[in-house]
Amino acid sequence: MSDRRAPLRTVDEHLALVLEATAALPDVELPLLDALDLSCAEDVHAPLRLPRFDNSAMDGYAARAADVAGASAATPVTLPVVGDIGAGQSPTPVTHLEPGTTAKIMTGAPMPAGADTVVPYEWTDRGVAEVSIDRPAAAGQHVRYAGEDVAEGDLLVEVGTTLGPRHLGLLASVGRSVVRVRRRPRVLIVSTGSELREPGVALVPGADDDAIYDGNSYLLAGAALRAGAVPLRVGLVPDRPDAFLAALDDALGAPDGADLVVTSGGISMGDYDVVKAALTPGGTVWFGGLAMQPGKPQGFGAVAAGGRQVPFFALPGNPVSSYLSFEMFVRPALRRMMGLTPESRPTVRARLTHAVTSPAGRRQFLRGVVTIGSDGNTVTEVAPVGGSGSHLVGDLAASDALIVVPEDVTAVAAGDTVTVIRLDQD
Ligand SMILES: Nc1nc2c(c(=O)[nH]1)N[C@H]1C(S)=C(S)[C@@H](COP(=O)(O)OP(=O)(O)OC[C@H]3O[C@@H](n4cnc5c(N)ncnc54)[C@H](O)[C@@H]3O)O[C@H]1N2
Ligand code: MOO
Repeated sequence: MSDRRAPLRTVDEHLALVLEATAALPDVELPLLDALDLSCAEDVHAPLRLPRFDNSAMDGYAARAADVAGASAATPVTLPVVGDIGAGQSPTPVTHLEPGTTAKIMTGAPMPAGADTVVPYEWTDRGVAEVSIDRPAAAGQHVRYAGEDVAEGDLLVEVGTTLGPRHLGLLASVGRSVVRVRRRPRVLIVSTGSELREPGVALVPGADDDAIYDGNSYLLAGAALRAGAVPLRVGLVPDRPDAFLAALDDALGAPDGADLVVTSGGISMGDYDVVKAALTPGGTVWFGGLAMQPGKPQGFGAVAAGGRQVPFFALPGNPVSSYLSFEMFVRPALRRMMGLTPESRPTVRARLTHAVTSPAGRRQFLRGVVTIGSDGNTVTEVAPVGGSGSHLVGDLAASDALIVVPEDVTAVAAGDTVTVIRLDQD
């Protein structure tokens, strides 16, 4: 039993303890597309230069600048066309250009030695055997030089870079098909409560009169996916410690078992608080209260799984409490496991539209909806949605932000400026 007189742990203290107990997962090699949004775990150096060879930036004629220096509309220069160079024609049909000649060349095709400029089609009569050029072309014009973008050995992507589409494009451009990254954590999600039923299953009059659908595991699994993790939903677990421990053993014993466990429900002061009852004897999970509303009851620690210690989050059952606890503690932990910075949600200051109150000594997270200014970007106002009740899932879904009321504030007036955490944005 937790001591009800024990002082509440602050949100910041709890987060610090959670992050201290969480480490980056080992790195793995993945195909490029599977590495999108993951943290790179190697310094990637260019195995080749880009462009690989001098090539043309235009469809036209490879020429020597000196040969066309005197060209004008009134006195065009006419030169023989000795060949036709397309991209990807190996072996290249013209590798050397004699003075006084030209070769047709397409965008991306290799420049023949001796040529130092490209005359675009638009400056010519597009001749086939010989071409008439009506303007001078400077040396280097429309030539893309080998290595001007990336030199061999250049550092392309540094350890810790979050790989986006542009990084994947660069890695592929130097011939890489795989890259070492911090992999996505597998998150076991367990909903506890004998009252719970699977969505999609009809409620039976009589037997299910006090039943409710399991919203939490979808809420938490969705949040885990959004955080970049792989959620593994375990079926509903009734309020029996033996059933809970058996379900946990089963899931954690599986090959490719979880890297982190999240349960919801069963941790408060009730007579059937299954998670607390099952794990308190082991002593590896702390149960207590946080100076936070919603989300006061919490459990955090580790459980053994196949010789490993897996971080364990016992979140409160009320849906809003569960979600907020995920946002505040589980998401940062998952990000750390993925080698990302734990904090990611943009926090802004905005004008509160309506007065709110908050319990003394607790950091309150109210749900809100932001108004975006005429620049399409700046948050100007935030309006509270619904009340502070942690069962209000309708209001939770309607919100797009959290309004933070600090521990030492019990009332905020309409028009005051508050801190706002924007949800669904990284
Ligand atoms: N005497 C006290 N009672 C309670 C306290 C307290 O300090 N003293 N704290 C309250 C607070 S705050 C919260 S939060 C809850 C947390 O309780 P539990 O974590 O033990 O959660 P449960 O009792 O199992 O469930 C609470 C509530 O949430 C519903 N629930 C649970 N799981 C789901 C789910 N998967 N999907 C949808 N809804 C779920 C459940 O039916 C209950 O209504 O304790 C307060 N009580
Ligand atoms: O803290 Mo409970 O999480 O307020 O509903």
